[in-house]
Amino acid sequence: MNVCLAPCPVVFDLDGTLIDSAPDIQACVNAVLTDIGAVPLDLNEVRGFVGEGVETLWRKVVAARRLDDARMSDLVRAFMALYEHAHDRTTVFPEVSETLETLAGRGHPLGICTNKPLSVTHAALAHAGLAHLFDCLIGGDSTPFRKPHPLPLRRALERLGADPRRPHAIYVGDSEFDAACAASLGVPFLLYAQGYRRSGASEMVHAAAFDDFSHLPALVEAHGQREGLSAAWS
Ligand SMILES: O=C(O)COP(=O)(O)O
Ligand SMILES: [Mg+2]
Repeated sequence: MNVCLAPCPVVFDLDGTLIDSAPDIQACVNAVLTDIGAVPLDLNEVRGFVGEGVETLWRKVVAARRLDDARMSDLVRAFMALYEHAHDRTTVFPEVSETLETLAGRGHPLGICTNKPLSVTHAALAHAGLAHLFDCLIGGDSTPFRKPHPLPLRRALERLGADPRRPHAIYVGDSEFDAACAASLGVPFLLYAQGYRRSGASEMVHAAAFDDFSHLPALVEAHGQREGLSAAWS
């Protein structure tokens, strides 16, 4: 085992991991759907559609409401105009702020790797009062690929100073897309089990799962010591 000398970078997913943003996403989607006379989505439908970025969210909405595919780009444009300003229904999950402060105080470089567009990510973190805690933000439009492709997480880790040949780091997220991109980089994945995942935890590769953010610092110390190696880094 490779014992680390410096606190390892810890990268976080955003929606369903640090913030419960589904109510705001639902409100924006439903404003657009109502405008065109379509039936609104309930909150569980929205939770099930979040995690692969805005385009995929809308592909799923269009399929669920049997809308014409040709309307996609107009619908996405109308949604984005609302999404950047939609914060009032979003909450930070319990103990998130305190836990991030603890990790930062211990010297862990912190980053975000989300499929949410970068401009919306900036706005959401600022509104949640969390922006100052992160050294690096990677959004769904920051690289040519979105999760589960490993490139966004790889970029975040590089920016936080992880050694590409030896990615000594942790990724914390809520979805199968997060688990998959961590696995392809050989980075231990810590699963927040109260988020928006569709699969059972047992179907996802993870080093540990947790329900309470106050347990995270101990998990980071336990799993951040491990060395991961993967072809994706070579
Ligand atoms: O799907 C999105 O837009 C964002 O989801 P994520 O923060 O869980 O990556
Ligand atoms: Mg998520």
